[in-house]
Amino acid sequence: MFLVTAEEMQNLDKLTIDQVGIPGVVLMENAGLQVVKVIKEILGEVPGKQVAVFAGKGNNGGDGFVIARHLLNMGAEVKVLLNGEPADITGDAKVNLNILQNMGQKIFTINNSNSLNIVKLTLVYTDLIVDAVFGTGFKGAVNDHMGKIISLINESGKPVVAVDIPSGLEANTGQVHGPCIQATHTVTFGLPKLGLTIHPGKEYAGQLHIADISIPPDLVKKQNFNKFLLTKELVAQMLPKRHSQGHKGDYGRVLVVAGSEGLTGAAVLTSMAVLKSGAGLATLAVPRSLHDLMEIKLTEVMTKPLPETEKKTISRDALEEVIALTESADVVALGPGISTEPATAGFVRDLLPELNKPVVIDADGLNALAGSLEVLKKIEAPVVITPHPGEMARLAGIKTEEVQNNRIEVAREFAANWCVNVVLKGAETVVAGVDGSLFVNSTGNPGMATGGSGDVLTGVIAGLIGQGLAPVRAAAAGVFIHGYAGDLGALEKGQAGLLAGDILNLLPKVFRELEGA
Ligand SMILES: NC(=O)C1=CN([C@@H]2O[C@H](COP(=O)(O)OP(=O)(O)OC[C@H]3O[C@@H](n4cnc5c(N)ncnc54)[C@H](O)[C@@H]3O)[C@@H](O)[C@H]2O)[C@@H](O)CC1
Ligand SMILES: [K+]
Repeated sequence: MFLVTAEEMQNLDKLTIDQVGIPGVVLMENAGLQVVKVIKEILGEVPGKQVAVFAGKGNNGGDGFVIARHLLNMGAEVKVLLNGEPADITGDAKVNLNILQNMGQKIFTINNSNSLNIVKLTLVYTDLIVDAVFGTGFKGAVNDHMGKIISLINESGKPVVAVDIPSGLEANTGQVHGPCIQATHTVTFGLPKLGLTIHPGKEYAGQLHIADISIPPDLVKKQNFNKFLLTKELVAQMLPKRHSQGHKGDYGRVLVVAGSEGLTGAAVLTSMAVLKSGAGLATLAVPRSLHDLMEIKLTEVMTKPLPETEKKTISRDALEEVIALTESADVVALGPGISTEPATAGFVRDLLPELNKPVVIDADGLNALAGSLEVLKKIEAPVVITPHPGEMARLAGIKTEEVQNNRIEVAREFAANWCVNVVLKGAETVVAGVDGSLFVNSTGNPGMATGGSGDVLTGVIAGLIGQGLAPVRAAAAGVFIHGYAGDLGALEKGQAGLLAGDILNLLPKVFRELEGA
C-alpha cells in the first residue's frame, strides 16, 4: 500500500481534477459520503442522533459540510461549528456551505473565546463528533483557542471521527506540535498519509479507514510513489518463488559472523533465522572457544572457528579467514553478540572495507562504527544496518529522543548521507532505502522488546538477501515477517512471555501464510 505526503496527495487530487476531469466538488462529495458510511456503522441508527461537525476554513471543512448535509438528510440532529466566518470560505467548500445554508442550516462560528460555552454545551449532548477542522493543508501548531476546543473534544469521551487526518497532526511526519484531536476513527481519502502510520500520529488516528474517492488506480500507478505501508499482500509479492528444479545453492549461502563468550545465543538465533527464512546454507563463524559448543547446539548450520581474544571474542587476526569465508558467501550478517571488546570492534572496521558481498550490520557491529562512520563509505557492496533508536542516536550523534520524535526523517537522512539501507527498529519500524524508498511496518508488538529479538531479525534479512531479494526489499520484508511472527507469538504466549526463540520458531508459519497470500 502506497503512503503519501500531503503534497503528493494534493497533486494527485489536482491531476484527478485537471487530467481525468472529475470536478473537485465531486471528489469532496465522495469524500464526505465515505465518512458518512463509517459514521453509520458507529451510530447504528442515524435518525434522532446528535452529531457535532467541527469544520475549518479549507477543503477539510468542505468535507465536513457534505457530511453534515447527508446526516441531516438521514434524520440526524446536526450542529455545524465553524472555526472561522462563513465569508472566509471559498471554492468547493463554499459550494457545500451554500447548500447547507440554503437548506436552512444554522452555522455556529467558534473562532472567538465567547464560543467555548457553545462548544461545551454541544459536547454534553452530542452522540458523535466529526473533526473537519484541518486536513492535509495543516502545518505547525493550532492556536490557543483551537487548542482549548480540541482539549474539550478529547475530554468529552464521545466517538470522534477525523476527516482525512486528525486536526493538529502533521500529515508528513506524524508529529504534533501542540494539542491534537484524539480520534476514535480516521477516514483518510485516496491513500494513507505517511503521518497516520507512524508514532505518534498512528495513536491519534485511532482506527484507520482508507476510503476510495474515485481517484483512478492507473493514475496512482503512474506517480512512482516510493513510500509503502508494509502489508501481507505487498510482502507476499516480494518473496522469492521456489522453483521445482531448485537446489540449496540456489537459495543463498549466508555467512553469519557472531557471538562471544556469554553471547552465544545471539549467534544461534541469527543463524537459525537465516535458515528458517528459506536460505539454502548458513555458515556461522564464532570465536574458537565457542566453536565446539556451537557444533553440538546447531545441527543444520555449518560452523567455523575464528582466532579469538583473551576474552573469547573475535580477534583482529580473524580478518583473513573471514574474508576467505565471504568469497563463497552471497551475503554476510555481522555483529550479533560479538561484544564491544575494542579488538573485536577493530576487526569490524578492518573487515567492512574489504567486503564485496552485501552485509547486514547489527548490534555490536554497529557500535563498532559509532565515531567511525567513514568506514561505511568505504564499503562497496550494499549495506543494511538495523539500529534500535539508541544505536541510531549513537551513530547519528543525536539524542534518542530526537530519533524517536523524527523517525522517518532521521532514517531517510542517514540512508542518504551514508549510502546504507537503514532499518530503524522500534514501534512501527521504518526502513529507509539508499534509493530514497521508505517502508513503514504494520506488524509487531511491545512483547518483542526482548533479548535476542533483533538477532532473529538480522537473520531473516540476511536469509532473504541470500535468496536474491534486493537488500532494501529484504529489509522491508524481513521486518514485516519478524513482526508478524511476534504477533502470532503474542497471541499464543502473551506479550510478557514472548521470547526471541518463540519468534524464531514461528517464522515458518509466517512464511507458509505468505506463500498462500
Ligand atoms: N480537491 C481536493 O483537493 C480534495 C480535498 N479534500 C480535502 O481537503 C483537505 C485539504 O484541504 P486544504 O488544502 O484546503 O487544507 P485544510 O482544509 O487542511 O486546511 C488548510 C487551512 O488551514 C490553514 N492552516 C494551516 N496550518 C494552520 C495552523 N497551524 N493554524 C491555523 N491554520 C492553519 C491554512 O492556511 C488553510 O486555510 C484534505 O485533507 C481533504 O480533507 C477532499 O475533499 C478530497 C478532494
Ligand atoms: K481533520
